[in-house]
Amino acid sequence: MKLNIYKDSDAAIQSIATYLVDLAKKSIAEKGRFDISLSGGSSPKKLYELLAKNFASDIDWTKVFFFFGDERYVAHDHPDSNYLMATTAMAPLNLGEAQIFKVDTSLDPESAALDYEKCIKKHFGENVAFDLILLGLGDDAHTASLFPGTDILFNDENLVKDVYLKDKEVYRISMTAPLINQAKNVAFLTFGEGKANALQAILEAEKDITKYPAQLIKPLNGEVQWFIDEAAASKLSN
Ligand SMILES: O=C1O[C@H](COP(=O)(O)O)[C@@H](O)[C@H](O)[C@H]1O
Repeated sequence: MKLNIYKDSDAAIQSIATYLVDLAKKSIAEKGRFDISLSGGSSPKKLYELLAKNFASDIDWTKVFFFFGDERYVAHDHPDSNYLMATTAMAPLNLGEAQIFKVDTSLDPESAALDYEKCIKKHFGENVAFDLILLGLGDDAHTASLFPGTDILFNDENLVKDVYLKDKEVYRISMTAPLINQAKNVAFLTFGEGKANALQAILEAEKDITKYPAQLIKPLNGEVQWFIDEAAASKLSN
């Protein structure tokens, strides 16, 4: 695990963009493509915009394949859609339809999860290992849509599963921890004072995955890097 702490979120985003592009170059050179899973929520939008603005000519973007670690169970043109956020932010890259694997939210939640799992398996074949999975961290210590107290935390049968969030009264579709843990690289983006307690718990509290789901993320053969700002790091002990 590597902890990268920056003065502010802009510096962290600049650094993760370079890290991502370097991984993409390496992966394209080695296997001809780069398979990445995007995170949703509030933190990554600026990263996607920066990639489109400053890194458009650094790699061959036609060789990059995008998936989503989780998706809101809403239509693709709904303001809460992670797909809409990411594709709008990266529009200047002119990505092809076939490069972006979206969750089919026209299906019922369970079928949408099964369908996405099938789609991932078809893309990868035997060895389902993303080159990079980007993740965020919620102030309640969730990551992807692995929320505290939900059944999906204990699911080791599916790669993707639907999850109902009782307090929000919504469904989401999420990669499960076993799938995320098959990744070659996992990078968390975590900014702001509001995330400081959650980050401290994930990295320093005793293991309690029901309470702190992001503690589940420990790739079997991959590396985890955190890109955080000083505000998010403010409660860490050292
Ligand atoms: O990994 C993820 O984390 C976020 C929490 O991040 P935030 O930036 O919105 O606080 C989560 O909700 C998101 O969907 C997910 O991909």
